Amino acid sequence: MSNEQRPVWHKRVTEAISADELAEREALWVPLTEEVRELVSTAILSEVDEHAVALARQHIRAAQEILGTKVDTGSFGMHVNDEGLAWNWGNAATGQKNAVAPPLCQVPIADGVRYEADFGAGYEGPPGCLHGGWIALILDHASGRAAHLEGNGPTFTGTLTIRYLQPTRLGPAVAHAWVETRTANKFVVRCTLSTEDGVTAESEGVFVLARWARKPQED
Ligand SMILES: CCCCCCCC/C=C\CCCCCCCC(=O)SCCNC(=O)CCNC(=O)[C@H](O)C(C)(C)COP(=O)(O)OP(=O)(O)OC[C@H]1O[C@@H](n2cnc3c(N)ncnc32)[C@H](O)[C@@H]1OP(=O)(O)O
Repeated sequence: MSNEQRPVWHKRVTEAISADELAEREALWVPLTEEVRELVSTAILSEVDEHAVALARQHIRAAQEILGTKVDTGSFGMHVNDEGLAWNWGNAATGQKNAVAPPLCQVPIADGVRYEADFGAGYEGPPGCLHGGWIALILDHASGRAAHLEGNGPTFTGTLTIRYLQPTRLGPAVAHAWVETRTANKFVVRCTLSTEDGVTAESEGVFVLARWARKPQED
């Protein structure tokens, strides 16, 4: 239980669904997300003629109509079941249903959090390199995840300071985040982003377990 009411913007949907059914649902939607992500990349790089573009648009509109016959409104939010499972598949960094999210893959490690990804054409900023905004998102998310795991609750980015050390070439990259110091509700987290060129960006962030999400004894 938290000290205060959840804020009004905190969309929470309770569903009667078992863990097995949820896994089946995930297996249904993740391939669609991957295909939409691939579509974005292919559209950027495609050099087909005007007839092919027109035909592709017809197919995309048809898919849009099919998916649009039954939709929720607003955002995906946080879905929960009564077994304590929670899934936020719309999340802009790692959402299973969000093709805008980069293809981050979390790899278990002993010291903090590690994400791996292969960044393609859809993430370009400087020609051939990863956009600085995406770099910020990755550092932010990996750091927030490290704080979340250690603090066992939703931590918000209070302050994030990034040093862009050298251009991050598109292709494989690894983020590593770890909690450096903590108090009951505040975590100082460091994170690096590396490619085959070495560390390309590093950050230090303060992540805060929001007042409304704290357990009463932690206040
Ligand atoms: C929501 C639930 C979601 C559930 C998710 C579950 C699944 C998880 C899955 C995967 C992990 C997710 C990983 C996500 C990673 C991405 C995170 C983001 O991008 S978050 C979006 C951007 N950030 C905001 O929008 C914050 C907006 N600001 C606020 O909401 C508040 O200002 C907040 C929470 C930051 C602080 O408010 P207060 O009222 O709770 O904090 P007070 O009690 O005043 O302070 C506590 C301590 O923190 C320091 N503090 C407060 N604000 C600070 C700040 N901005 N910077 C540095 N320190 C700050 C204070 O000085 C105090 O420190 P002293 O304990 O005295 O040492």
